[in-house]
Amino acid sequence: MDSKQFDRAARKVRVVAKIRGFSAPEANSEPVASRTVDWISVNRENLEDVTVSFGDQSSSRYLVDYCYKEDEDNEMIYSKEVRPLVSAAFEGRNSTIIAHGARGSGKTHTIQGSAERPGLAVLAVAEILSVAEKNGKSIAVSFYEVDHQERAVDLLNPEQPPILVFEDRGRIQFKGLTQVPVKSIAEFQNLYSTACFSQKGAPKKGGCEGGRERVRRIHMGLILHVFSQKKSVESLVSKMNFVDLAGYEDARKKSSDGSCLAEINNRINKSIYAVLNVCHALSTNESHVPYRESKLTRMLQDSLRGTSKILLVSCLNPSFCQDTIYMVSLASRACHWIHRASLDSTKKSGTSSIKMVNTHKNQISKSVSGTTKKLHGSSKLIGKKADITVKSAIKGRKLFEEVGHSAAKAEKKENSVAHVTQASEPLLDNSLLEAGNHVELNPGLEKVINSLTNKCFMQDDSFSEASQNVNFNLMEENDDSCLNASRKVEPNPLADQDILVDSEDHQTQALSVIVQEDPNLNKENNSSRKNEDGSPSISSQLRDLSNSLKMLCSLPTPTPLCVQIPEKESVLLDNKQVSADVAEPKTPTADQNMRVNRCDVMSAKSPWETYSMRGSGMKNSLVEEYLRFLNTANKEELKKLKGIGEKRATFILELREESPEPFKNVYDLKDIGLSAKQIKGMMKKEVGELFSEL
Ligand SMILES: Nc1ncnc2c1ncn2[C@@H]1O[C@H](COP(=O)(O)OP(=O)(O)OP(=O)(O)O)[C@@H](O)[C@H]1O
Repeated sequence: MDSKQFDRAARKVRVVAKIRGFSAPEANSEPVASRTVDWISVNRENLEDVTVSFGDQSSSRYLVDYCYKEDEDNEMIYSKEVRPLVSAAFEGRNSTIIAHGARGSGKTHTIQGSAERPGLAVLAVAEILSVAEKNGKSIAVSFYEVDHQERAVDLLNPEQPPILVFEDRGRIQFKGLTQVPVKSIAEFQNLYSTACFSQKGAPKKGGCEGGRERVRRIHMGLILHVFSQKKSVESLVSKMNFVDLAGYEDARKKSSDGSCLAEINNRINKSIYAVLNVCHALSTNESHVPYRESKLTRMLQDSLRGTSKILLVSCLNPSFCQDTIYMVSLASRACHWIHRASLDSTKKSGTSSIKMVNTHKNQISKSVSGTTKKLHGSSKLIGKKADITVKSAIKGRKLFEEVGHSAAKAEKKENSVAHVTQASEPLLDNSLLEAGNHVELNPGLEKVINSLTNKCFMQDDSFSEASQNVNFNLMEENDDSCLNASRKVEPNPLADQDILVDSEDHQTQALSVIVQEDPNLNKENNSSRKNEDGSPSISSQLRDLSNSLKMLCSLPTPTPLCVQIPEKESVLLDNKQVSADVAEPKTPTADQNMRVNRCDVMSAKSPWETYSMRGSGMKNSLVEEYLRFLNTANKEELKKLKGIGEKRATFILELREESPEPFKNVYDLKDIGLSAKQIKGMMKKEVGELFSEL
C-alpha cells in the first residue's frame, strides 16, 4: 500500500457523490435527449482523485472520493462503500452513512430504496443478518426523526415524549428510543415501513400545514445495534447509523407560506451545516468537535468519534439545481480540504480550521473580487486592515452557514453556474489570508467577512460554542432577546485556550462555556446609552442600579436565592442516598460566588464597577442555583418552575437516576428538550417571580 492509499484507508470521513437517476415521470416528460444527466461532469483526475463539475464551468471542480453515475445503483455503492463498514461493525467499529443533498436529490432512495431497488440500509441489514448467527451476533434496530425544532422522536413509538439524549460515563445514552431485535429481513422491512408511516403520518408541526408546502423537513435516522451473544449475555459490539438528512433548500427561497417555511428551512439547514462541521472537524483531526451544535450530531456522537468511519453520500439532482452545487461544494470542502493539504503538509490540527476559514473567506474574496476589481480597477485589495487572528479562525469552526451560500449566490451573478470551490487553484492557496496576518481588505469586503465570522457564532441558539460568553443579562428586563444580544463574539484568550486544550470530553468543554461575567458586558450592551465620554448615561446607570438593588433586596439573608437545604435532604433520602453530608451543614455555594466576587469587587475602581460586579455575581449564582435545583429538587418542587410540567419533571427524575448530577451547565437543559429560547424565557420568568413581591 503506497502512502496515498494508506492515507485514504486511514481517513475517517469519505465523501462520494451519487448522481440520481431520472424517475419514470421525469424520463417520460423530458425529450429523449435530456434523459442523460448532461449538466454534471465527472472528471477522473487520476486513479485516486475524482472531481465533479457543473454546466460548462469545468474550472469549478469539486473533489470527492468517487462519483457514482446515474446508472450505477445502490448495490454498487453498497459493495464498494458500505460492505467494508459492515465487516468493521463485526469487529466493534462504529460507522455512520449519511445521505445529504438538495431536495429531491435521491437521499431516501439511497438509504432506504424501494422494494425493487433496496437502499444501503436494507442491503446492510440483509448482509448482517445472513452472517450474524454464524458469528454469534444479533442485531436490533431503532428509528428516529429529528425535526427543525431539534425534537427527536422515536418512530417506532411516536406517541412517546421526545427522545432524551444525555451523556453518562462518557457514552451517549438515549431515553425513550425503542430498540427492536430483528431476525429476518422481512421483520426489518416491516419495522422500516412502520417507521416511515409514523414519520409521514405524524401531525404536521408549526403553522405551515395548510399551504401547498406540506413537505415535512426532517432528518431520519436508523441505528443498527450489533450485539454479541456470549453465554446468553448480550453486549453491544458496535452501531451502524444510516441517516437520511432533510433536503437542503436555500432558506431565502420564496414559498407560499412565506416566513414560516423560510424559518423551518433555516433551522434545518443549520443542522445540515452542523453535520458538515462535525465531518470537517473529524476529518481534520481538530481538538474540538462541535457535536453539540445540533441534536442530530449529539445523537450520533458515539458513532462518529474514535475509530468510527463516516461515509458521506452527496446526492446530486439530475437536472440543474443550484442547491446541489452548494451542497457538494460544502461536502468537498468539509472532507477533502485537509486530505489534499495533508499530502504535502503535516501541519498541526487547529491550523486546519484556520485554513478552512481562510478558504471560506478567500472564496468570498473571490466572489466579491470581480466587483472589487471593477470598482478599483485592480485586483489588489485595499482598505482598512482586517485583523484576522487565530481567534477568529477558531470561531470559524462553524464553517458552514447560510451566509456562505450568499457568497455562492453573489458569485452566481458573475457566472451562470456557481463557482464555489476551484479544486485546481484556490483550495490550497492560503497565502493571502494566513492566520495572524494582517490583510488589507476593501472595506466592503471586510464587512462581508466580519458578518460571516460573526454570523458563524451569532446564528446559533444552542449554547454550543465553547468560546462564547453566554451572559444572562437579567438587568435588561425589556429586552426579549437579551440572551442572544448578550452572547458575545469577541476574542477571548481564555476561552480560546479552553478550546485548544479541549477534547471530545464535554465535561471539559462545559467548563469553558459556563455563564460568565464580563465587566464590559453592560457597557457593551448599553452602548447606545452612553454619554459622550463613553460612560453610561445617568438614566441607564440608574436603571441598572435599581435592578441590581432589586436583586440584592430579593436575597434571603444569609443564603441567597433558592437554596433549600431541607428539601435537598428529603430528595436525597427519597433517592436512598442516605448520606452524612445531609446532616452536615455546608457553606452555601452562593457564598462562594460572593467570595469570588468580593475579590473582584475589591479591585473595582468605581461604585459603578462594584455594582456591575455584584450584579454579575448574582446572575451566576442564580444560574448555579437553578441547575442545582434541577439536580436535587423533587417532582413537586420541579413543577413549581416555569416551563416544567409533569412530563418534564418525570424526565428530570429519570435523568437523575442515570446520572446523579445531570445538569452541570446550561447546555444540559437541552437534554430535557428545552431550546435556548425556552431556557432564556424560563430564567426571565424565574427572575420576574423574585421581584413580584417587591
Ligand atoms: N436512482 C434513481 N432512479 C430513478 N428514480 C429515482 C432514483 N433516485 C430517486 N429517484 C426518484 O426521485 C424522487 C426523489 O427521490 P428521493 O425521495 O429519494 O429524494 P430525497 O432527496 O430523499 O427527497 P427529499 O429531499 O424530499 O427528502 C423520487 O420520486 C424517487 O423515486
